[in-house]
Amino acid sequence: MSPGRSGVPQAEPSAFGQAVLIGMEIDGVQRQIQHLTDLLRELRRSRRAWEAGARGERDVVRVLVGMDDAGWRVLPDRRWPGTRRANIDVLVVGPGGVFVVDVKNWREARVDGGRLWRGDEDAEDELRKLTDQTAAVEQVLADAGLPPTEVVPLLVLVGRRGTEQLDRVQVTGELDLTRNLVRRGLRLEPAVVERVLACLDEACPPMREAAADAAATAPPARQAADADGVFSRDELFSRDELWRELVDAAAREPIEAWMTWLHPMQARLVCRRSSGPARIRGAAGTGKTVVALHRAKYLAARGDRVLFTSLVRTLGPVNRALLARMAPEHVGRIEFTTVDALAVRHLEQRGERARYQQGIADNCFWLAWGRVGLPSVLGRSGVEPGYWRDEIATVIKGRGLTGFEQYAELARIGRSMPLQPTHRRAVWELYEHYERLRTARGVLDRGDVLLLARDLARERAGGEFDAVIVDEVQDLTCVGLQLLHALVGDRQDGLLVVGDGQQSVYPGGFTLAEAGVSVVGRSTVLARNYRNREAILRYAQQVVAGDSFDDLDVAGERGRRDVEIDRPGGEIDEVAVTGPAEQAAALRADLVDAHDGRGVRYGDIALLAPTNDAAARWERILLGAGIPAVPLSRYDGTTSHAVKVGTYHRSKGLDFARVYIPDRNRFPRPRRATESDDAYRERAVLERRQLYVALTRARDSLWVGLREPVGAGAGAGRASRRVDDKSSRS
Ligand SMILES: Nc1ncnc2c1ncn2[C@@H]1O[C@H](COP(=O)(O)OP(=O)(O)OP(=O)(O)O)[C@@H](O)[C@H]1O
Repeated sequence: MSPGRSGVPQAEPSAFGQAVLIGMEIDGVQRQIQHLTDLLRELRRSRRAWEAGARGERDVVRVLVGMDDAGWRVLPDRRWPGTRRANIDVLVVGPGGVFVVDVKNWREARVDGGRLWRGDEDAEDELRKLTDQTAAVEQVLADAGLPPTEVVPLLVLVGRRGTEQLDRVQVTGELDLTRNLVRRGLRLEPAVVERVLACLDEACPPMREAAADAAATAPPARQAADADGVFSRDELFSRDELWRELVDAAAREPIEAWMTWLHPMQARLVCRRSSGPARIRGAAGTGKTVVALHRAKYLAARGDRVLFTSLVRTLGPVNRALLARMAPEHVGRIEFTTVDALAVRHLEQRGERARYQQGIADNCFWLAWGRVGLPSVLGRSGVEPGYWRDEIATVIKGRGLTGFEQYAELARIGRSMPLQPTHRRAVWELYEHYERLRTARGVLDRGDVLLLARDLARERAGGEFDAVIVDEVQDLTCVGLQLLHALVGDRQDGLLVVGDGQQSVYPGGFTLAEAGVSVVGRSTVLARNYRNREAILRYAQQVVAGDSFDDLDVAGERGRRDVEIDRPGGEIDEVAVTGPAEQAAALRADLVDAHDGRGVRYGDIALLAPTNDAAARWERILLGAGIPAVPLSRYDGTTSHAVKVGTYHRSKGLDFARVYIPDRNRFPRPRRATESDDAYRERAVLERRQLYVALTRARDSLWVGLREPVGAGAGAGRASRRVDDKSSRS
C-alpha cells in the first residue's frame, strides 16, 4: 500500500497499471487513448489465456481490469458537503468523470411515466435528494474549475438491468453500472482526477474512519461495501463488462481537456445566476465560446429550452457536434441555428417565405443606384457603390431607422468615413428609391426579414425558448439582436451575449443600449488566451495594434490588448515569393512536409483566403497536387482527413493546429486609384480585423506567404524567415 497523491490510501497498482497511469500523466488526452488501446490489447491477450484456464493469467486480468488500474477511485460513505452528519453513499471519480452514486436495494422499484416508484409509492424525494447532493459536490468542484454539469447523479438499483434518464439523474440497474461509468468516454486526465480527489477529500471527508480504513486495506477488486452493506465493488464492476465498455470507450474520440476542466473563473460563469441579460467579452481565444457551450449545457440540464445562435452558418453544426460529445443526454434540448434561419422560420409561419428574394432586392439596389445614387454626391465620393448598399443594409435597416431625422444625427458606429449633411441626404434618397422599387416588386431583403421577425417576436413576447445564447454578437445587426432579445426579454438567465468587437468582420455596428439590452453589473471580460501559442498571438496582434475598436457599448478600445498567454512557443514561417505559381509550389511543398515529415494531420490544417474565389482556387491547387482538401463551408465539426480551405470570414470561431495564409501582404487590398483617403482608411481597418481573425485561428504554427515584386527581397527565388515568440514581440 502507498498513500495516493490525494491523501487517500490506495492499493498499489500493478506494474502494468503503473505504467499506464504514468504514461497518461505525461501525455495529453490523445495519448491516453493510445495507452488504453495498449491496455486493451494486453487484456485481449490475457483474456484468451484466462479463458484457456490458466489461473495465474486470470489473476492478472482481475488486477488489470480492477478500477484502480484503469484510473478510477471509489470513495464510499462520504460527507455530504455543507452538512454535518448527512452522507453520500459513494463518490466515483475516474477518466469518465465524477459520479455521485446512491444505491437502492429495493424489491419493487420501477420507472413509470417519467417518475421513479417504489411499489406504489412515488420515490421522487430520493431523486431530489441525489440531485441536491450532486449540486453540493458541483459547488465544491466548480471552485476548482470543473464545469457544473460534469458531475453525474447515478441512482443504482441493485440486481437490475437497464438505464433511464429522469431529468438530471441516471437511474441504472446495477448490472449496467459499468456501462454508465465509461460510456462518456475519456473526460478527465489522471492529473485532473487527482485534483478532483484532493478537493473531495477536503470537502467530503469519510464519514466513518473505520469504514475508510477498511476500504483502504481491502484488495483492489474486492473493496468496500456501501453504507448499508448492500453490495460489494466486485459485484458492481463486473470485470467482463468493464472490459467490454473500455473497448467501446477506446473506440471513441478523446475529448478536449476544456470540456471537462475550465479555469475556475470560467466555471463560475457557467452557473452564475443572472437577474437579466448578461455579457461575456474578451479577445480572441479566451474561451468565450467554451463558456457559452457549458452554459448552454448547464441550462439544458436543468430543463431550460436553449437557443444557441450566431451569424455564421458553419458554427452551428460545429458547436452542436462539440456539445453532443460533451453532453449527449442534453444536446436535444438545445437548438443550434443562425439568426437569419430563425428569422426565416418566423416568415414561414406567416406564410411569406416566398417573398424573401435577396437576388431581386439586389437588382433593385443597382437600379436605384443607377438612377439616384450615381448622379448624386455619392457617385463622386471615392467609394464603391457597395459601400452605400452596406450603409442601407447595416446602418439604416440594420439599426431599424424609420425617418431621415434619425439618420441625420446618427453616430455611424463602425463606419469612420465622415459624411456631410448632403451625403446623408443623398443616402436617404437612395434608400427611399430602393425601398420603392423593392416594395413595387413585392419582395423582402434580409433586413426586412429580420425586422418582421423581431416585430412578431415582440408581439408574442416569448414562449419558444427559456434562454438564448448569442455567440459572435458583434457581427449581428442591431435588429438581429433585438429579435433574439424579444424571444426571452429581460428574464432571469434569459439572454447571454458573447463576442469581441475586435473580431467584427462586417461593416457597421451598434450599441447594446440602442438595442434595448442592458447588461450593467452582468458583464465579464475573459483575458487569458488558451488557443494561440505566444508567437502566433503576438504576430496577429501586430496587425491590429494600431486600430482602436468599438465593442458594442464600449467605445474606443485600444488595439493592443493585455492578454495573458497560456501556451508559450509557436512557429511562423514567412515565405517570400515573386509570383503565384511559385507561391503555390512553396505552399504545396510545405503542406506535404508538415504532414509527412512533421506529423501534422491534414484534418487539423486550414488554408484561409480573403474571398470565395481565392479559396476555391486554392482548393483546386491542393486537389490537383493530390492533397486532400474540403471547403470550410462544408465543415460540420466531425473529424475529416482533409485540409479545410475557406475564407477569413468562414473561419470565425474555429481553431486549427496549423494555418496557411497566402498573399498575406496583399491584404488589406491596396488602395484603388479612385478611392478617397477616408474610404481607404475605413476599409483597411475592417480588412485588418478580418486578417486578425484568420491569423488567430492557428493554435501552434502559421505559414504566411508574402508576394514581393521581382527584384525586391526575394529576388528570383524564395526567401523564408522563421518568426519565433521573441522576434514577434516587437
Ligand atoms: N480552460 C481552458 N483550458 C484549456 N483550453 C481552453 C480553456 N478554455 C478554452 N480553451 C481552448 O481555447 C481555445 C479557444 O477557446 P474559444 O474558442 O472558446 O475562445 P473564444 O474566446 O470563443 O475565441 P474566438 O473569439 O477567437 O473565437 C479552444 O481551443 C478551447 O478548446
